[in-house]
Amino acid sequence: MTSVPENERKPGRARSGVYAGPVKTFDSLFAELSEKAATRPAGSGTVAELDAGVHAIGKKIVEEAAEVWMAAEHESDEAAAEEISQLLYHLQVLMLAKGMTLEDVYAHL
Ligand SMILES: N=c1c2ncn([C@@H]3O[C@H](COP(=O)(O)OP(=O)(O)OP(=O)(O)O)[C@@H](O)[C@H]3O)c2ncn1[C@@H]1O[C@H](COP(=O)(O)O)[C@@H](O)[C@H]1O
Repeated sequence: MTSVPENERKPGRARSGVYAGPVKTFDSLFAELSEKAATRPAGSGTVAELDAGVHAIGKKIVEEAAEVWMAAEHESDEAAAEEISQLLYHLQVLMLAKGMTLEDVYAHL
């Protein structure tokens, strides 16, 4: 589990309910990751994870889900929120790896 030091947090990261700037939403993150998948910029962790494949992404999701559970039960709300954001990220990468859209998932909500 990696906790980002406060002075390295990106604008928009929530801290005690106060937002430092524009935040990404689930939809805007998916649009950003879709663009990364299409253009494959050098150094993109998303591209590397997509190349690792569904099996590897699935293992990452299980790992992150466990970190969400542990943080929710034993750590701060801030730590839990950070782990949840990472789980959402890896779920989106899996959706991209499977060629799924947001609408494919939203149809089941
Ligand atoms: N939100 C995320 C995000 N959340 C989690 N991660 C990845 O998930 C990892 C977190 O896993 P852990 O906490 O388990 O840390 P770790 O075990 O040290 O990580 P690994 O060794 O497993 O890589 C991070 O190292 C990132 O690689 C994310 N990577 C990217 N994003 C977003 O995706 C965008 C595109 O990213 P790139 O494709 O890298 O440009 C970024 O601008 C971010 O907004």
